[in-house]
Amino acid sequence: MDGCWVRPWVGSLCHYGDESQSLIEQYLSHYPHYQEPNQTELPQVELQLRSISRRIHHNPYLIETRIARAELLIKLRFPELAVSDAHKALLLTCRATQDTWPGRSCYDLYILKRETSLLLGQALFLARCFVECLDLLLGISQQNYVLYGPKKEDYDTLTKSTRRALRLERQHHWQDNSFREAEKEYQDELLSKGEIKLVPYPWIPDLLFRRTMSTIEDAKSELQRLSNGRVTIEETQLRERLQHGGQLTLDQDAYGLFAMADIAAGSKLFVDRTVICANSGSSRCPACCADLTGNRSTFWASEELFCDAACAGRLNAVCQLGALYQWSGYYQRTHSRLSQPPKDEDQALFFRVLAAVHKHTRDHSSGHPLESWPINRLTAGYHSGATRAWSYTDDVCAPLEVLEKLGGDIFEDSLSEGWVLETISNRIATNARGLESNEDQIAAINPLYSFFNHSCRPNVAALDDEMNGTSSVRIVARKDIARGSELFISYLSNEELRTSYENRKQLLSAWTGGDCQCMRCAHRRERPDSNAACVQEEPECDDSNKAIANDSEEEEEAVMTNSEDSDDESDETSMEF
Ligand SMILES: C[S@@+](CC[C@H](N)C(=O)[O-])C[C@H]1O[C@@H](n2cnc3c(N)ncnc32)[C@H](O)[C@@H]1O
Repeated sequence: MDGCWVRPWVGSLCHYGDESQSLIEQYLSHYPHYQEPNQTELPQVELQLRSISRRIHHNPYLIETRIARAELLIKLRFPELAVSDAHKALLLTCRATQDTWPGRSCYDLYILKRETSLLLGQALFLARCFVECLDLLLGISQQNYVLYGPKKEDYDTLTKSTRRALRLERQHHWQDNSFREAEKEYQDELLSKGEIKLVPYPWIPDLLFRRTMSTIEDAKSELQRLSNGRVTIEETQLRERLQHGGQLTLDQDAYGLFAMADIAAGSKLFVDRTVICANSGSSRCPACCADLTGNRSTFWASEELFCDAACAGRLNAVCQLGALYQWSGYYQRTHSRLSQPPKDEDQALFFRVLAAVHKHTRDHSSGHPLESWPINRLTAGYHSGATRAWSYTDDVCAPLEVLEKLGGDIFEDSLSEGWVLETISNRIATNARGLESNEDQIAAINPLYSFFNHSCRPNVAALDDEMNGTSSVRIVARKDIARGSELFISYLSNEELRTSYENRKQLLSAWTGGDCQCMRCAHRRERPDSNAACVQEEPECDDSNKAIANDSEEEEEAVMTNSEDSDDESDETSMEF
């Protein structure tokens, strides 16, 4: 965070213009030091942030500087990062109280703990984590230290505002029908998550924001080798449209896959191996995602089952993660509700990627975590307006606990910095492949496949390839493809592709944050009237794959038979090599 401020500043606070939003704004107006800086004040605040970050870098265990930075991050409207600093400050006070640090009186620590807890509550309130904020405040009110003293009024105001915001949120969900038919459990889940906007943090240096040329060259040669010189990586043809639609910052890279030769419908182009995966069941190798049920010989390494020693070696750090499922440690003693195994495959995948990055940075001490494999291959994927469900438990406490378990120093290591963890999480969300197998939900990283862009009229299909024992993804041409054309998969299922433009736009918003920039959707935007009955008028897309939920083997046949649809003319222009 102590680098130059390289891109325009945008906070990650979500603005809805709804009632709970005005409640948030009203709350903030009570605190002049949280007043959002205007453009003239911004350079000064930026300087302050850099100077505090440098002090944290020199002494990462100082509670006061963490508090100061959390306050500044609230002012700059990055509540998720303020939560991260306030959480670390609270951990330090708790640990200091237990160890009775030399030179610190108990009274000092008592004051700091009170201040830090309030700050954490405020940041959670801003990130719309109302349930977690109330939990925290209730937990604190059971301890005597908040019942008296100058901050009591602040605690009361925050508690009142949070209760009101939660009530409004509940009402809102009933009104917009998201609660109508939902099970109680789902309602609680919806209410328990906050939300943040995906933004490129302004201090991320270009070197970490864009992928380096050598990373792209490595991916390119791997792809050319796997596809026998038929596929390569170049800047995507969507780039201009993405920039025009405000979905790409000027300095962001955006690549795609291109045909280097004419390709006949039905040809297999390449197979991309899964490198890290996580699944809701327990029958798959964490490295290559091979199905381990049946008679295959397997290999145990530190409580994790791999298909063989090579896979265990490749994902060495993950071996230590077996222990994660036992979740002992600091939080088990203090906050029992945080002592859970990973909730789902997405969270488990995040932990495994963290383990791989942790190992990489430990082994190559010179590099930054965002430069390490496999994160360095994945696009940052920031889209104007895209938001992500976010919680204190899943996005701050759990990953930090994982890193401590792996032997990291969560105060000192750059991997534990809030903005670094958020950036990694964002990259996984944009690039992970999701699939279903025998009712198991699987989330996987396939570093070549993740270069594919989406089209609502895709020209290639991505099929789950279990043939050689691993869960790789096999790329097959759905139609004749001319040399130089960009290759597009579909991030939607066959059924979803057949739905209306509006529905597709909504389904795709998690990736695009706005308009889908494929030709089919661009055409629909240009001629909205001619396409009123767009479901009928849009070309048939019976045989597409689902990028994130993968195709089954049965669909493969459909891909081949439908690949010569008359309306399947290539949807993007081709380029020359
Ligand atoms: C898995 S990545 C695709 C590869 C990426 N272009 C790269 O440079 O690595 C997914 C991201 O690409 C962009 N993208 C892909 N297809 C798109 C489309 N049809 N419309 C808008 N954005 C798209 C979005 O930013 C999305 O989050």
